[in-house]
Amino acid sequence: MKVNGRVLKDSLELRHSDDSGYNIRTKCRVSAGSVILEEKLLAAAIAPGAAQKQCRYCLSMISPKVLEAPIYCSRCGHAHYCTHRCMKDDVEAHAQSGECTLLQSEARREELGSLLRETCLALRLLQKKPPQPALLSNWAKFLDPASRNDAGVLLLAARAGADARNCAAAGGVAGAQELSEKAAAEAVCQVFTNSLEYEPLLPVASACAGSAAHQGEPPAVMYQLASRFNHSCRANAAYHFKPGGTIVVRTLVDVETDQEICVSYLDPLQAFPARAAQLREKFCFTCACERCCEESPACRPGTPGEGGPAHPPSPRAWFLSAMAPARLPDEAPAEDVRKGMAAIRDGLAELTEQAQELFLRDGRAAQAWAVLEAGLFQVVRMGAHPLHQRCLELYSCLASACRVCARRGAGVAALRRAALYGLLQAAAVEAMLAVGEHGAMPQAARIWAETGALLCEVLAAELHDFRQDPTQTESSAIRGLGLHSNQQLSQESSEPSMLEQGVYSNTILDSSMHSEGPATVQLQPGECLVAHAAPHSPNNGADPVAAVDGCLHGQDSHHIAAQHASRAGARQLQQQRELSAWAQVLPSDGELVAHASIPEPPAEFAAVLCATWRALLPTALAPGGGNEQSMPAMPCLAQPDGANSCLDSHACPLPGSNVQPGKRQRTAAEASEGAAHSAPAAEEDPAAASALSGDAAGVHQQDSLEGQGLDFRLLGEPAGLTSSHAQPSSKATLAAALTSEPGLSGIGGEQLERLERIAHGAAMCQAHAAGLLQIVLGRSHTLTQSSAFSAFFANLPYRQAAAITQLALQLSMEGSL
Ligand SMILES: C[S@@+](CC[C@H](N)C(=O)[O-])C[C@H]1O[C@@H](n2cnc3c(N)ncnc32)[C@H](O)[C@@H]1O
Repeated sequence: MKVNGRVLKDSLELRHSDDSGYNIRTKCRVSAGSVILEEKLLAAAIAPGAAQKQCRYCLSMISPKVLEAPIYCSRCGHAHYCTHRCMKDDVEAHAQSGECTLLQSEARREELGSLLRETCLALRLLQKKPPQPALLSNWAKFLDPASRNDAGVLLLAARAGADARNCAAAGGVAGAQELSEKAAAEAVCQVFTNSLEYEPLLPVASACAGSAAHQGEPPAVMYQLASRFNHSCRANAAYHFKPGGTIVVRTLVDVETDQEICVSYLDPLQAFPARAAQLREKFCFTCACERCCEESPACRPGTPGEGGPAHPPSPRAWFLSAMAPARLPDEAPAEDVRKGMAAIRDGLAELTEQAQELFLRDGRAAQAWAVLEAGLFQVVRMGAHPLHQRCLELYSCLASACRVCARRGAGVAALRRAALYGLLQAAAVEAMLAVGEHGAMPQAARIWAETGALLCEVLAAELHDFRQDPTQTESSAIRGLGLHSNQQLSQESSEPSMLEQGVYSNTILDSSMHSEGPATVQLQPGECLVAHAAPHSPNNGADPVAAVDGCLHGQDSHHIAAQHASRAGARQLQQQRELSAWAQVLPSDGELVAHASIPEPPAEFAAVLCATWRALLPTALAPGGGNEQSMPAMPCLAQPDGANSCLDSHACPLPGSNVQPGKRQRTAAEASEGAAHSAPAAEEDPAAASALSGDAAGVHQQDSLEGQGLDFRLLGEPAGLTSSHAQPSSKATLAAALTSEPGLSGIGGEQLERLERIAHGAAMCQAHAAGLLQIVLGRSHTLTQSSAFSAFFANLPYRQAAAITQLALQLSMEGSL
C-alpha cells in the first residue's frame, strides 16, 4: 500500500488535501458497477444486544443449534462464537485488547450501555498495528463540548477502555500492553469517525428479510482503506459486505480519471436538514458535498430574511423540492409566494417528524396511516409536488404502516393501499435517479424490490381469499375480510389517542394556503411516467426565489418533466426552450439528466405500472377500513378559523368526511374531547362509524378514478402512475400459471385480468430492481430463482412465484441487463 500519490489498489490512490484530509481518487476511468475495492476486516465489535446472537469473530448469526449449546469465552461469558474454530482464532485479540476484562465487569457494561460496542472496537483497534497514515480522529471536535454535548460520554468510554486494558496487563494477560487514557480517547474518536455498520444483507436486506434492519444495532467494523472514503450525499460508489466481514466497494456510475470516490454515510433519500443534522450529530462535520452545497439554505438564492447569496439553485434541488402555493394569483406579491412556500415546507417537515414519532419510534401503524395520509393530501393540495423529496419519505412510512395494519387485521384492502404507496415511493425515487441523484441508486433498487414484494403479497392474499370463497365478488374483497381477519389491532387499541399525544397540530394549516383544488399538474397526452412541475414565472424579476422555488401555477405553462420510463423526457427538458422563465435561472444545460450509466427500466415499464395502479386503486381501503373497532377515530383537521368543515370534503381522506353534504362535522377540539373520554368517534357519528366499520356503504371506496373518496389522482398523475392508458401486453405465462393453480380454475375473466396486472407489475418492479442491483451488488446478485429474490415470493404458491420470477428474469434480460 502506498500513500500520497503511491498506488493503493491498482486504480486507487489515497491523497491528502488540506480541506478534507485524506481522500480516495481513481487513477483511471472506472465504469459503473466496477469493484474498486475488496478488503478484509481490520477490526470489529458486536453491539451488546446482539452479543449472544452473532459470532464475535466472523460476525455471522449463530445457528439455533449452537445456541442450545453455546460456544463462548468462559472468562467473560459475553463473547459468543459460531464455532470453536472462530473462538480459537479470536482468543488472543479478545484477551490482549482488554475486551475480555471489560466485558467481565457488569458495572462497566451497564455504565457504557450502547457505547460498549465503540469501546470494544477502540480496544481492538489499539491492539492491531496502527494503520498508516494515522486514521483521522476529529479528536478536537468530538471532545469539544461546544460541538458535541456528549463529549463526557466519550471520555467515559476512554477511561473504561484504558482501565480494562491496564487491568489485563497487570493481571498478566500475555501481550496486553498498558494504555493511557489519552490514547484510548483518541481511539474512541477514531472509531466514531471511521467505523461502518456491518449489515451484510443490505441493500437487499430490508427487501428480502424485512426485519433485518430492525433487529438492534449491527456490529461496528473498521478497514484500513475502506474506512477512508469521504462522504457525499450524491455518492458515486456504494459498499456492501460479504459474509465474514469483507467489504466490497463498487462504483454506481462511470467515474472519470482523478475524480474523488465517495460513499454515503447515510440514507440519501432524506432531505437536507435531516442529513445535515445526522452528519453533525454522528460525525461532527458539516458536509461540503456538491449536493449539500446545492440544497443548503446558505446556497439558495438570497432572500431578505435568509441572506444567502443570490444565485439560482440547481435544477435538481429545485425539482426535488418543487412546490406551488395554490390559489395565488399570477401577480401575487413575492412575499405571499414566500409565505406560501414556507407553510408547505413547515407542513412537510411536521409530517416527517410525525412519521418518525408515530411509526418509527412508537410503532403506531394505524395512527401513522391516518394522520400521515390526511396530512399528505393536505400539503399536496396546498401545493407540494407529489414527487417532493419529503413526500417520498412519507410514502415510505405509509407503505409500511398500511402493511403493518394489514397484518394486524385490516386485511388485503390495506395491503393494496400499501402497494399504492409503494408505487408512489418507487416513482419518487425513480424521479431522483432521472434528475441525476445517482447516489440514491441502492435505495432505488431496494424500493423497487420492496414494491415488487408488496405486490406479490397482495397477489397471494387475493388468491387466498379467492380460494376461501370462490364466489366472492370484488366488492366483498373490498371489505378486506380475508387475510388475517381474526387478528385484531389489539396492539394499538390501548395506546393513548393521537390528540393526547399532541400529534394533531394545526401548524401545517395556514388559512391563506388552503387550496380549492390540486396544484397545477399538467400531463401531456401519451406520456408515460412523467413528472411535471411547472415553475411560476418570476413575476418580479428581481426576486429569484419566487421563480426558482418553483411555484407551480396554472397560467404559467412552463413546465419541467422527467420522463422516468425512458429517460428521454429528462433529456428533452434541456431542449424545451419554451421553459423561458425557468431557463433564466437554470445554471446550465444538461443538469437534469440521469447519468448515462444508470439502467433504464424495461421497455413496457410505464404501461405495466399504470395498469397495476389501476388494478389496485378501486379496492384499496381508506384508513379505518377493514378492522373497525380498534382503528383510530379520525376527525377532520379543523381550519384555523375554527370552522369545522373538512378542507375539501369531496376528496377528504378521512373516515367521516363522506357524510351528507351540509352535515356538520366534528372539529379537532371536539374530536379531542371525544378521544380524551375514550368515546370512539364511531359512537358519536354514524357516518364515521360506518366508515370505520368497513361497511360497504360507509367505506371510502374508489370505484373509479372519479371516486368520491380519497382522490389518488392528486398523487398518481404527477408521479406518472395514471398517465399511460396503453394496455400492456398480456403475459401468457402468468395467466396460465394463475388459472392452473389448484382452486383457481373458476376464476372469472375480470378478476383474472386484475390479478395478472398485479403480477405483471410485481415482475416489472423486480426486473427494474434487478437492473439496478446489478450495478450495486454485481452480476452474482442478478435475479435468479435460487437467489435471495426467491424470498420475496415466500408467500406465494410455488407456481405463481415461479412464473413471476421467470417473467421478471426475462424482463430484466430483455430490458437493461
Ligand atoms: C472516514 S473519514 C474519511 C477520511 C478522512 N477524510 C481522512 O482524512 O482520513 C470521515 C471524516 O472525513 C471528513 N469528511 C468526510 N466526508 C466529508 C464531507 N463530505 N464534507 C466534509 N468533511 C468530510 C469528516 O471529518 C469525517 O468525519
